[in-house]
Amino acid sequence: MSRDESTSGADSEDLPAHHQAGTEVSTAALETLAQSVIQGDFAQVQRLATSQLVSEPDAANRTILMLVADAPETPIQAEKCVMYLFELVANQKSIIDDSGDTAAHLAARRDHLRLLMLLSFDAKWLQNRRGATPLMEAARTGSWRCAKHLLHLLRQRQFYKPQAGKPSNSVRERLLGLKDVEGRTALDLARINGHSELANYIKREMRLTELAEQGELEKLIRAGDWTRLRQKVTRANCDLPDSSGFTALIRAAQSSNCNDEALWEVLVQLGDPTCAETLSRTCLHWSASSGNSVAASILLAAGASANAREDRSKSTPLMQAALYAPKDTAVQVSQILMDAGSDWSLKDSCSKTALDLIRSDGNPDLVELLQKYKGKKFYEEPLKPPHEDPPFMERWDVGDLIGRGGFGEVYKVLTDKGIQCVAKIIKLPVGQLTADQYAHDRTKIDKAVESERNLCRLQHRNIVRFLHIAQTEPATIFLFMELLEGKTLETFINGAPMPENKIRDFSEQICSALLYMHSRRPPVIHRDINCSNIMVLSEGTRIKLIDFGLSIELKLSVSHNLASTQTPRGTHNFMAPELLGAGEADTSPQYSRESDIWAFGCSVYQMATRQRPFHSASNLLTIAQLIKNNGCPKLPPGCSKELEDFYRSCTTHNRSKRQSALELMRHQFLTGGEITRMRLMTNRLHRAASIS
Ligand SMILES: Nc1ncnc2c1ncn2[C@@H]1O[C@H](COP(=O)(O)OP(=O)(O)OP(=O)(O)O)[C@@H](O)[C@H]1O
Repeated sequence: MSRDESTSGADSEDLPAHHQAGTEVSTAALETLAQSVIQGDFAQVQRLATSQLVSEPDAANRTILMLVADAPETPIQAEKCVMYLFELVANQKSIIDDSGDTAAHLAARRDHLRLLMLLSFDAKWLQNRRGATPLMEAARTGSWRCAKHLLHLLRQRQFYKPQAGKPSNSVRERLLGLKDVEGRTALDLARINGHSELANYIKREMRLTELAEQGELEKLIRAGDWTRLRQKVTRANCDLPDSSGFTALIRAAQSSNCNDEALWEVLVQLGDPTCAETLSRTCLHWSASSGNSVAASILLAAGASANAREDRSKSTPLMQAALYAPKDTAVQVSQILMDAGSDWSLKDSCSKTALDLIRSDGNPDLVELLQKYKGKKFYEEPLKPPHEDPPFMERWDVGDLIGRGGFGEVYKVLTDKGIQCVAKIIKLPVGQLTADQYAHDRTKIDKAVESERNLCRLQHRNIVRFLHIAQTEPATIFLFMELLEGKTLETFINGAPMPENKIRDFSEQICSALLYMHSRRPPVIHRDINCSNIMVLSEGTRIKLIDFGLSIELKLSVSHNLASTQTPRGTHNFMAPELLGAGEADTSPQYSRESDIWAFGCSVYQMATRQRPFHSASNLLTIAQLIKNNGCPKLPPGCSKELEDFYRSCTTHNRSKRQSALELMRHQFLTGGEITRMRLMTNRLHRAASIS
């Protein structure tokens, strides 16, 4: 397609263009560079990126941005990597690939918010060969995050001038009304493809007459009622703007007290972490102003840009922290922004950097933090990588045995970096295999290890920190983890009966970890949730998930060859009905988010009864039969109706009707109901007693 043939929704000079023959770059070099960006490895990007690699497409007309856009997810550090690409080649053309898509189309289709967020406004409204804009792509594929981001961009003051409650702006109307070659708008595409909730959302944005009154959510935020806020917030109401564009999400970010991590995880799942009010100050600007570092780090992880700029003043979140954050939190929130790649050298419309903006009576610690960067060039400075180096340089000493599992043993380890941690040593039984079988399995083992490396990227307070995976021999794998002091939930439960508020607390923590894992792209599935894979830390209040099903995956990679070994599985009593019986017709069990939720429900049962479900069943077949006939066993009398319903919601037989971690986080058992009220009353009584 020539430049003249292309269509553009936005009034852009940068229309899509096929690249000219003779400028091809090496596909391999481009892919290696793209991988470094996708992994957020800034040092590697600096080494590899050249202006030719950044400006020219490969033989399939794919540019570096397209390759990155097509990845499902990137870490926070990818922002500085992408900004560096923009720095190398200022005016990157919106080249189209062989299918006629720009990077924005690919990102919208993949729901890759971080990349889409960083592209220019014009690049976000171009039409591809089929006449589709990125919004249409997001509507067609049900990509909520990107759809919301694109729709919310049109709430900026330049597009959105509400007159008697009605927004009026011809550019806005034109962009939302664009049609593809078959005459379908984004709204039509959402409808046709069965995304009716998204279609309603688009329709509402087209009218945007339904401004939020100082409604229920704002009242809850003002009252600091985070539990009820979590219960009441929905995908439809959390980004509803008032006449100045303030949404519940922005109001929550404005509040320094709104620092409940579990709540923020829910908020960023439902809402748009890039949303801005009409003056283009984003949620992140506001969390920086209020010094709310919990909100800032969760917003950044979800796709907010550390370098988003306010339209007129050009203020960044770091400048907002420098200007307004309270003294006791300013350094922390600024450090979070800097670690996420916030450019300290950016200047506002009055040519002032964040450091210049600190008032003379301002925070000396913040001055000290920013002074360190004074005169330093942003792109010449390293960025903390998303995952740490291995905990050792060359060797480690294996200490005491802590536990033993099916294929693995867990030891305390002291490394030559002086780090005390834990190594789970998994030795796969490949001794009995023929040479052919061994060669076949070796490839599968290597693949399984490779695919599990992303465990080391997980960072959540209720998940053990995985430090490194080393394959010392083809069938010997060392999984390094932080050392946890405590006992398994299984042992904890055996020690004493658990009151319902304890079950609630632990369930909330497990559910929060599941929400975090399940909403990663691609989702991380635990595959072996049960009470012996949940550690209760020594103080008895915090739990962490351990032993992700790496060993299950590894066992699966060798088991088909081992006639004597039964197909390896997670703990049978916790296996979802759809997994029982899988493997019979030479198929591997398909672990899924839903099978994790079932297993979580079984852990809830064990917390409530101190017994595993189906504890008297002697084999898998009996368990499958029992589930088929009666479903999961009932909870004993005396449990609250909220707990019963919560447990039932996790153990719904039909996998597609089972609740997700997000829905469970908003369930009455975790957010309201009898026990929570009792807990709140007890807390109040305790507080009253301590005051008197
Ligand atoms: N990071 C850790 N810190 C402290 N103790 C740990 C840690 N990880 C595991 N353990 C201990 O080691 C025991 C066995 O570990 P793990 O849960 O990995 O094995 P398993 O589930 O029994 O085995 P497998 O999954 O290989 O069948 C645990 O029950 C726990 O007590």
